[in-house]
Amino acid sequence: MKNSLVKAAAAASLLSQSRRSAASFSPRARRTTIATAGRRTIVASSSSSSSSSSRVLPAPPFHPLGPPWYLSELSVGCTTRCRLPSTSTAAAHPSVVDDDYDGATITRLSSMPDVFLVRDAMSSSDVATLMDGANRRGMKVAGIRRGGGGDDDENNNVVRRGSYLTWIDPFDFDSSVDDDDGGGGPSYCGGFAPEDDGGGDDRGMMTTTVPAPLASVAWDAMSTSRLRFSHDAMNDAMNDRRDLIARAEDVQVARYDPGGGYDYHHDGYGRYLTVLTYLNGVGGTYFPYGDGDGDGDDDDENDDQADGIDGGRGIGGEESNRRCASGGDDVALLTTATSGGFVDEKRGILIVGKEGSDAYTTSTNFQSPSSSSVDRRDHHLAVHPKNIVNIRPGDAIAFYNYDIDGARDMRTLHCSLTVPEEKWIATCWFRSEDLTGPFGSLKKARMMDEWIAKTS
Ligand SMILES: O=C(O)CCC(=O)C(=O)O
Ligand SMILES: [Fe+2]
Repeated sequence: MKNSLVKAAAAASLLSQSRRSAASFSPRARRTTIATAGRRTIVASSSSSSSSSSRVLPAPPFHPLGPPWYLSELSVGCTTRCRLPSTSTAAAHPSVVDDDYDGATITRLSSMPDVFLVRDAMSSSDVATLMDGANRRGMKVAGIRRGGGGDDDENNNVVRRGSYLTWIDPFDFDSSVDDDDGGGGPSYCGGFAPEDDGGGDDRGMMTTTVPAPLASVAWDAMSTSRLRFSHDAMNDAMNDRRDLIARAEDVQVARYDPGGGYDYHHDGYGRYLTVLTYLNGVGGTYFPYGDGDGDGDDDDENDDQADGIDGGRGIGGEESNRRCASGGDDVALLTTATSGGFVDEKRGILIVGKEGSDAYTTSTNFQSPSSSSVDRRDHHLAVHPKNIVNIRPGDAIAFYNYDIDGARDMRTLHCSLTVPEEKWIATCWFRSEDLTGPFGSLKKARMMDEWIAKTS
């Protein structure tokens, strides 16, 4: 675990560097370099041949709730990667140096909505720790209901089934899982444990609750935004420890039994960014509006620039978007959008793991009674093979749920198809006070206040 803590800290540190300096994200295997020149974006691409082509794309408008610049300007199918800490960072924080850690890579899967694949987001040790922590904590049945339907009848508006979950809260010291090594302190999810962690009062406080590469996505998203967070003071307090993320909800660990699933939904609740990690390598997440044309592999000829960037398709028009964004029914939008919302022959993005895509050719999407009127819920059956994204344990997807006006972007609708085998995921949501009011849970807010008062 120690090693993964070091890795997590290293990556967190380097990613906070990336926030400060464009140079900290390096071009990678695809050798795509992006630079901004005035209001235009120049994308230079070079492949195996020595020649390179350059072309100019219009700069996307600044989206305070969207991806950071280095991701927003990444074309579908293109990949960037996290870099190791700069020498000065390493010198300042010798404990974060880990020669083995090569960071995560981030590939754009879809442009409208913004969906990314984060490869190797979590080390296998982080994954094991999370699953073990969740098991020891105990998982409860997840029974989310649409429309607050009455009794516990399984058929009453349940949109999630065969699913169990728990939340990992680094601020909840009482329910900390003891480390076998006697180190004390919670160490979930690659959290950064203080070197001198002897179980003192501050153990676990202000720890990173998400593995560093995931944190980086969120961190950069936050750093480029104009969002206000509920705790400006906390921001100040965090200034000296930029490698720590504390603006996320607790991490949710969920397990699906074989046959479990989760109906179409928008993550809502002001969760402008979702980072979902596949812990045991079973996928099944489907985005019916995902417009990608790549499969996440760097070497795919057809993953080349710009397809999907300016597809120009609508999702049922401004009006329906507004209506649903202001509390309408997700499924109603899905129905509306199907009339013109799909890119021909693409039909969304399907995430598949070790279970293989065949597992979903006979599987139907979970169908809750409230959405049975949707006649195209088996769209995943028509997903273009190029839009089937293969994940491995520890890979994550990150998607941005709100549009530029702060309305829910219904194109991020997604579901977990009925899974053929046990599936484990960990999800971290990032919220904006502008969307929700005070950030995170009241309990966390209170504890942050206390921590700030104690340390300032
Ligand atoms: O299990 C999945 O693939 C999706 C989970 C999800 O959408 C959620 O927890 O909000
Ligand atoms: Fe979701």
